[in-house]
Amino acid sequence: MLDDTEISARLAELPEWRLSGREIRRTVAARDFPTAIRIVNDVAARAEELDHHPDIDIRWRTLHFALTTHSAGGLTEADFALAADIDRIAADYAK
Ligand SMILES: C[C@H](O)[C@H](O)[C@H]1CNC2=NC(N)=NC(=O)C2=N1
Repeated sequence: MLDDTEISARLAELPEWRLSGREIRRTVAARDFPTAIRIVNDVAARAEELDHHPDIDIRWRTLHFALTTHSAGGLTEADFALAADIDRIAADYAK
């Protein structure tokens, strides 16, 4: 599990993400509902590759992602790696 200093350093490189308790969270506003679902599908595929899975709340075209490492009871490198991938996927669909 990462300590507070390590978490702050990684969050500084991921400006879309906010710390909330033992999770990091971000919102993605897709252009429409089908695009939101494509983003979810791409994130799901990446999560399977990494064997690390986000909590996802789908509200029409707005997605809320929350990342934590359940087995560690807090944030680990795996959360920040997946966060960076979610940012790349969201950016691809914003073009
Ligand atoms: C067996 C498998 O590796 C574990 O259940 C994985 C799967 N995906 C996971 N995802 C997340 N976010 N936290 C975990 O602890 C976790 N554990």
